[in-house]
Amino acid sequence: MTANNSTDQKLDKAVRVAVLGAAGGIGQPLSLTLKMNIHVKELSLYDVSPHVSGVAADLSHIDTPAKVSWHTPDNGGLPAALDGCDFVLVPAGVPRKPGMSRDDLFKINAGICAELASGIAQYCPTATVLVISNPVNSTVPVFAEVFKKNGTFNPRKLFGVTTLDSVRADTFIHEVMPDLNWGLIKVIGGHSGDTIVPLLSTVLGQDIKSLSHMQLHAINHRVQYGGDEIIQAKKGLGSSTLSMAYAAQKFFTTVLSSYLGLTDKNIACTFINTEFDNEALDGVNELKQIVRKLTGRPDLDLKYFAMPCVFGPNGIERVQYECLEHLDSTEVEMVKVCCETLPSNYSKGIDFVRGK
Ligand SMILES: NC(=O)C1=CN([C@@H]2O[C@H](COP(=O)(O)OP(=O)(O)OC[C@H]3O[C@@H](n4cnc5c(N)ncnc54)[C@H](O)[C@@H]3O)[C@@H](O)[C@H]2O)C=CC1
Ligand SMILES: O=C([O-])CC(=O)C(=O)O
Repeated sequence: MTANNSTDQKLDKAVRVAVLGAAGGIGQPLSLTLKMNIHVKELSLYDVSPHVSGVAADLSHIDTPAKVSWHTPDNGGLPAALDGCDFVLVPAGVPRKPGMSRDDLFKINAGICAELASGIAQYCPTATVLVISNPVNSTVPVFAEVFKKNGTFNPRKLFGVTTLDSVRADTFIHEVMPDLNWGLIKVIGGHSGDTIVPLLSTVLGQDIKSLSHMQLHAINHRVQYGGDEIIQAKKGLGSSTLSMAYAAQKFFTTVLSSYLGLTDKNIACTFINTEFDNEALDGVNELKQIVRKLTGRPDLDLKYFAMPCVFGPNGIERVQYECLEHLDSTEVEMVKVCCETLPSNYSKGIDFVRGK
């Protein structure tokens, strides 16, 4: 691969990335996108499945700088996979089959996530961690609690990947409004059914009135339940993998370019821990106050929430709470419904690690 001077400079800034669950439906195409990223100098693929060696061999023939390695519990294990990693992407765990909820995955995936989180805390404690494994509303708290136990938790660097919801919102709105700019729709709350809250009004403004109530409801519903559409179409052979890999690389690129200082003021929605005050995460106090006001629940304990965030070299720089200041009445209702379910989802992850 040839590189001009400015590319050379950027290549000086390159990272080591691990994918945990790299042999899976998401892991494989996601690893492909990472191998294609010139800012990835080392790509470490980990899976409990021995097929990961073949995935690594296949990717290693691609003519990009990233050096690919593979690891299983019998080949170096988590210590070798995670050593020196700047980023860890986690699509490990079981996917849904028709008729299952994301919550049904918790029993198996919580244990997998706890084990992987413990490895990260030990072998790359300062890494930025992107959690894809479902149910995101509960697995992100599993990671956070394990990191807290190990004294390595940093709320600026732990993200639940909810980008697929924004990608879907953008795609579905364009089916009825093809002239809109792309990539602007924010989706907040959580990543499961009616905890998913698309904020269409913030982008559409007055144009929202050109959509009927039924059209708006249909788009919101399709974003909330888009995952089921894929599961049905795949007829028992898994859930979204290709669109998820696309979404994860999109989010990773935003976080990475901020981390490397290649571009500034990068914004993306992600599921974050909101327990700590503004000193840990700027804008988080305002977020909690506004949600409490919107839901009419002054005592609402909001420990996790997906929000648009501004990223910088150290992870999240600021939570964009302002997006909550001008919601329309449909969106306020959706936030209320979200906040009825979300606390039990995140508490499940917290309790799992605390052994309740
Ligand atoms: N955040 C989101 O928007 C989305 C999340 N997902 C979730 O991502 C997860 C993965 O989905 P797929 O790739 O389709 O599943 P998959 O079954 O195709 O792949 C999962 C991989 O994880 C590996 N694995 C299992 N236990 C492991 C462990 N302890 N350590 C390392 N690897 C382990 C498996 O061997 C397998 O290769 C599921 O939980 C799914 O629900 C899926 C789509 C969207
Ligand atoms: O629906 C699922 O289980 C996978 C997922 O999270 C999505 O496609 O949004």
